[in-house]
Amino acid sequence: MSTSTPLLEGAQPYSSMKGKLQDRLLQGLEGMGYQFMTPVQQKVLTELPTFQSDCLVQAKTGTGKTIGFLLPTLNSLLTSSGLPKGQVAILILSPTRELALQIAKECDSVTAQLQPRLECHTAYGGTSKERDLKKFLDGNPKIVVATPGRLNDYLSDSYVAEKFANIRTLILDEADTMLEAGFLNSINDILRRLPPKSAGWQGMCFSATMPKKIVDVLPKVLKPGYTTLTTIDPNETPTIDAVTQHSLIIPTVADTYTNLYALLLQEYELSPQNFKVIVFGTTANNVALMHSVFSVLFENKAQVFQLQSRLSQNIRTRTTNEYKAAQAGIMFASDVIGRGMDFPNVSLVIQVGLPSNGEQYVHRVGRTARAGNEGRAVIILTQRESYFLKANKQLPITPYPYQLSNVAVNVASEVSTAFANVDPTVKSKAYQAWLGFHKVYTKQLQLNNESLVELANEHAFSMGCPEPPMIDKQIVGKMGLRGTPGLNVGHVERTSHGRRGGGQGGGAPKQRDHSVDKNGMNGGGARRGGGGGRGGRGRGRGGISKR
Ligand SMILES: Nc1ncnc2c1ncn2[C@@H]1O[C@H](COP(=O)(O)OP(=O)(O)OP(=O)(O)O)[C@@H](O)[C@H]1O
Repeated sequence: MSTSTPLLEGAQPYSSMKGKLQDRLLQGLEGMGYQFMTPVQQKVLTELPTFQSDCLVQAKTGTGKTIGFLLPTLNSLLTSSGLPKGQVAILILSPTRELALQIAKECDSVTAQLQPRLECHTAYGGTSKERDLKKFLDGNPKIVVATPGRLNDYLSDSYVAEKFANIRTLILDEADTMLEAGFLNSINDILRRLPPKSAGWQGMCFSATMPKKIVDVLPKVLKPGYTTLTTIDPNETPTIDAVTQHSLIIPTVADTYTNLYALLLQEYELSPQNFKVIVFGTTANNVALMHSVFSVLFENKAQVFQLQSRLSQNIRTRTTNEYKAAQAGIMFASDVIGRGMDFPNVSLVIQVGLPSNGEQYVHRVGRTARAGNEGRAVIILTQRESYFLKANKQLPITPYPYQLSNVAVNVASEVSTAFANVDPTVKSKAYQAWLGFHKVYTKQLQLNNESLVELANEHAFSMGCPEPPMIDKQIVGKMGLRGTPGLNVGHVERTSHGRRGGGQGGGAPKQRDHSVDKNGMNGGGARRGGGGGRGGRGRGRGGISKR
């Protein structure tokens, strides 16, 4: 972060915290190049009654909340005594695996100068539980950063749960999403398995967004009289001021990919050197589709990445690291990286289709303009979807300033040639996921089943499908679309892997993922209509889409 950025203007140096923060932590910060406190760090370090106080902290995206919760808790741990060997002191919960890993790395950097080192462990799905657990049980973990699903797996074993018997601090990062429907059951299970709140552990809740509805559930984690700190004025826009935000309204879903290509070309030409873009899609399968087609379209211009929940954790971790290090490139992503992730120098965030709610829009936009930098954001919505702008008037979104419709027409044949190279199975899965996702929004989109299927089929034709891809009868039933004209219903064979085979019909009929990262599933943020239970599988309304 440059010291001349507005974020650090008039900031207090960390050297002024000498005596209040342990020298070794200050040295760790120096090693990271952090000379000054960001506003949220300054508030937490100077306005909390004590470093052990329960608190609710709100500050905009990319303003350094991670260090804001790490410093007081680490300092308390270092200055207190009596924690038996092998006992966890600080438990940090994160909604996604990628964010858990990022927090753990930040923790390792701040504690890098400590002798002996403080062990920070991670616990999240998609990795070998046996290996992680062995390391955990053999080691002396003082800090654990976990996603709720895997942590519950750990805590369900009473021997493992014993390691948490002396917990000193529980931190919910992205607290608003952690306390809403998709995660709440999991959090409740965790709280049942930890020492009771009356045992005296500190609760800390951090996020850039704090919808009023979470206030009712905060007492689960925060004790009455907790301190509220915010760096955001109530009349201020919830997004970072340094992001220019635009909307690009397109006639209908069939225009999506030509307009997205036109937009990416336009932005690429404006600034080819700094072209580091994240494109958010609505579902994992939609992201896989965009990744396939734009890998062809940008073959000679930019590196193209993808991150979504259907990829293996190994690939997800590798891609995360590659994109963090990349100077430029286009990342197609689902909400697995919608919150908290810090990819340096992202110049532009594009959202294709509806975000799950206004908060998720804010968090996605927050992947750019971090640490005092500038950025741009564009949301592409169809006419029907543009109700989102009216419903979120507080967001400073203005129409995209360049006329793209002619370019979109001109690139249409290039886009259809690229689609001809895309595996029909990828298209079929994207089609099915599109239906599952939009089924949840039919009321807002003023659609009935028939017009929903009509639009889905327009989408299929825009992908170059000769006919609507086949959907298994059972899935159609689960989506509540039985008997709807226009669907290509059939019986789709399962392969030995449990995946569906059979040409256009391919695609595993997985259920909507209700955010809970459990046993290898990874959600990634809020869903409208939440409603899912623990683990989320099999209770979804739309039946099939997964981020
Ligand atoms: N005091 C500091 N000086 C310089 N850079 C900093 C400082 N504190 C944090 N940063 C950098 O700022 C960036 C954003 O920090 P962080 O990821 O903690 O933001 P955040 O507020 O948690 O964002 P989000 O709401 O998206 O989770 C990171 O790159 C981090 O390294």
